Amino acid sequence: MSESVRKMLRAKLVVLGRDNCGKTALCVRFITRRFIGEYEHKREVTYRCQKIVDKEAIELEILDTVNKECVGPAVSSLESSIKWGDGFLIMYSVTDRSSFEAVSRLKRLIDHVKQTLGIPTVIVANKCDMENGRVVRTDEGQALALDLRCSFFELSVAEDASAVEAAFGQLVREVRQEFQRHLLAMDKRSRMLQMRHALKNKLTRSKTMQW
Ligand SMILES: Nc1nc2c(ncn2[C@@H]2O[C@H](COP(=O)(O)OP(=O)(O)OP(=O)(O)O)[C@@H](O)[C@H]2O)c(=O)[nH]1
Repeated sequence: MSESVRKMLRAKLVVLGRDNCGKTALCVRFITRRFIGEYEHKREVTYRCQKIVDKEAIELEILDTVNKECVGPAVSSLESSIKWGDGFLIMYSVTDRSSFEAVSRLKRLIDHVKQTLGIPTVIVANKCDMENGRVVRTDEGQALALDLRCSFFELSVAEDASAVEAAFGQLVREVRQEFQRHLLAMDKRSRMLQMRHALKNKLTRSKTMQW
C-alpha cells in the first residue's frame, strides 16, 4: 500500500465529562480560537473542522456530549458515543471534585466498550484560572492520568487557546499512532495468512507427488 493511502485523513473525537466543566467552551475555543462565556447547550453537537497537526492535515469530527452518568438509562447512549469515537478527551473542572471523580468511571467505560486498553485518551483539567475556587490539586490530576495511562493537560479554556490546541494536538497524535499500530497488525495478519496458504499448497503438492 502506498504511503498516502496509509495516512489517517480523518478522525472522530469525543469530549466527555460532567456538566459545566467546560466541554462546549473547549470545542468552540479549538475550532474558532474564541472563548464564548455562555452556551445554551443541552444536547449533543458534532462539530466538523480541518486542522493541521504536526504539519499534516486532518479532518476532525468532534462530538461534544452532554453530561451522562456511567450507570442508569443514559449509559447506552453514552456507550454508542464511545463506540463511534477514535479518541477521547475526558474533562473535569479543578473547581468541582465530582467532575474529577467522574474521570475514572468514564475511562473504565471507554475500556469496557472498546474491549481493549490503550485507547487514545487525554485528560484535561479545566478552569485553572479560578485559583480561589480550586478543590482539585494539579498533582492529583497528574497522578490520576499516570494511573489511567493517559496524557494530562491542566489549562484554562478561558485564558489559553494554545493550551487547548496542544491538548487536541496530543489526542490527534495518539489517534494516528493507534491507526498505524492497527495497520501493522493487519499487515502481519495478512502475511501470516499468505504464509499459511503457501505452506498448505506446498504440503498438498508433496502429498500428490508421493502418490
Ligand atoms: N473561569 C472559567 N470559566 C470557564 C472556563 N471554561 C468554561 N468556563 C465556564 O464554565 C461554564 C460551563 O461551560 P460549558 O462549556 O457550557 O460547559 P459544558 O461542560 O459544556 O456544560 P454542559 O453543557 O452542561 O455539559 C460556562 O459559564 C463557561 O463560561 C475556564 O477555563 N475558566
